[in-house]
Amino acid sequence: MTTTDLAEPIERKDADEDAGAVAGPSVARLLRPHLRSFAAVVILQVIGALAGLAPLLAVVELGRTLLSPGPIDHAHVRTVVIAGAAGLLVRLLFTAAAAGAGHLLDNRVQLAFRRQLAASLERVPIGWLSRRRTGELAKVVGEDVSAVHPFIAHAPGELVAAFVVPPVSLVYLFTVDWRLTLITLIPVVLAMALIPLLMLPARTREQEAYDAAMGRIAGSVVEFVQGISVVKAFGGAERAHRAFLTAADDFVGVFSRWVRGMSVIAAGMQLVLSPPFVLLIVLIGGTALITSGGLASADLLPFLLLGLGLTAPVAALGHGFDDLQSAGRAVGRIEDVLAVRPLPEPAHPRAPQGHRVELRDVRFAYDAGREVLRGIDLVLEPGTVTAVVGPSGSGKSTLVQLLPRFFDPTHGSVLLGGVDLREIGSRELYRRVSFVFQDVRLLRASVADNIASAVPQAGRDDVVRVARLAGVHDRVLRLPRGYDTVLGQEAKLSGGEAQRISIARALLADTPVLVLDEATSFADPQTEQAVRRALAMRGGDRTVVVIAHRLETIAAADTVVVLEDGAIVERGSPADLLAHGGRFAALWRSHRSAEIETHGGVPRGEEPR
Ligand SMILES: Nc1ncnc2c1ncn2[C@@H]1O[C@H](COP(=O)(O)OP(=O)(O)OP(=O)(O)O)[C@@H](O)[C@H]1O
Repeated sequence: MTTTDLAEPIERKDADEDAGAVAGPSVARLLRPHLRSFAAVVILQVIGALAGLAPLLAVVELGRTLLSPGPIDHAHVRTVVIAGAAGLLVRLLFTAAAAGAGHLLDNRVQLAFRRQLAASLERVPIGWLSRRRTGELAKVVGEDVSAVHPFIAHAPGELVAAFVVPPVSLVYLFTVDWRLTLITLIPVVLAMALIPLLMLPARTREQEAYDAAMGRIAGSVVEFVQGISVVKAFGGAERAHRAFLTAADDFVGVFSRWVRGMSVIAAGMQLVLSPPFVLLIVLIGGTALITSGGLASADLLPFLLLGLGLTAPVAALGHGFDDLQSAGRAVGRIEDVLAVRPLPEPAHPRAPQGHRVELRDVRFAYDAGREVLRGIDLVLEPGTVTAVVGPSGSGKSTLVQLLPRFFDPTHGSVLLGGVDLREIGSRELYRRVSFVFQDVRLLRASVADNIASAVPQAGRDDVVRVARLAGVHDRVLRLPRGYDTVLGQEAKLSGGEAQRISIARALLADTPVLVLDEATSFADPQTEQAVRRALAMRGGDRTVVVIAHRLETIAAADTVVVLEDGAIVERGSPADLLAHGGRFAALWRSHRSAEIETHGGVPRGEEPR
């Protein structure tokens, strides 16, 4: 893997690359093993649909026999009735078998999709799985996979009915009377003529406006609900409410235009495809032909019976169209997840020598064209604590996330013990690098299992020891079942408590490299202490890097790195940087006055010496 290979945007693979080689297989590839079963379902449907014509033809034949002058041929009637009943039975059996097989197939396909998605998600860069995406992914794995259901389980039946039955019926009707056949087709032709009206630019614009208005209303609801506490606390409820009401009003306008445009056409289609309309057309045409002597009255019967069958599939297609469209969109979203490029595992992993961390000319862009890290050269020596500081959005989180290889740099390299992270196997890497970020994810498992997730063989004593160090032991004892309490099920932890659990986890993992984001959002005293203990645990030669927000942490660091707009603008010991009077000194002063304000005139960070 060369640097240029990695210098692409991380989000999507380019379309012209062989997706299967690197990313997960596409939806088409996932469907391929099921093609035989799919064909079997279609064949069962075809047989069932064709057999369904037998009872209708039997009724036609019966009508002819019974209406014809002269004595009734009872043997013939019996044969026709038996044939019709047999057809009905075959139809029932085969369509039931097709429906059952279709649903089983659908189950298997959904399972395959979900397994593949899970496998792909295991391999996507950890950084890609941001919290923003968690909701979207839940939707893809849950709802979107289920939305494929009509496509697999129902579409074959509807398509078969639409494309197989009418031609066979038509051939039969043509043999009876070609003129009345053409008349019988009038409703279908009228319905077809209306379809292009649905695709007119005005309709497309209305549909787009409808989608956009729907999006606005969803957005304003989310904004309203998410911001409700802020709105309540700081006022402005009316304003927020107004935004929501405006979106709702706006939606009503767009919806009525959309409905007006669509409903006229939809109603028109429903009318021409409705059985009364079809019967009316056939009866008018048939009566005219019979009175002119061109058609025997018994021959009207097949048109009345089969004529209705000609329009039903067209109507069914119309109903299924929406489902198929949403299945198509769902498949698109599944494709998007499957196409995310995983971070490649090395073919010949190398073992790092020591745990000196080095970033060489590192550049990084989340989206092509906008670099958030630019030319970072940085060495983190074992046995030192490096504090990364800088304004919000300067790239601090992105920088430290490169160390546990949440992403690969788009240019340059990150080395651990002299080996590029891309050449270290992921297991080996996680044995050496642990991290505590603000965005803490805990497993739906017991507290003990959460703490010991990196060291499953750890005993309860070890778990309790690190929980004490992380300042969370007492809280755990107050949980319903102590260390056996299942998080997210039997108990919910606060943000600070969750972070202390993740600190305990990192302390137990006891890796030579520790990456820490000092929380600002959960700034309770116990969490601050836990962070400090974790930092103090350098035990000789641990390599520690911390995104530092508190003066105490900054002052205690060996080296401070000041980031601005993705580049390092200052670096050195806190004392030297303060004496230098540059950016760090300004940052220090503003932090200090903020802390003096917050803590009633007592700055907590001592002047670095
Ligand atoms: N997942 C992402 N996708 C796209 N852009 C991102 C993503 N995460 C961060 N960014 C952008 O990258 C830039 C650097 O963000 P980063 O979170 O690294 O900064 P930071 O210094 O840690 O900020 P803060 O102190 O506010 O956490 C910002 O412009 C941010 O908008």
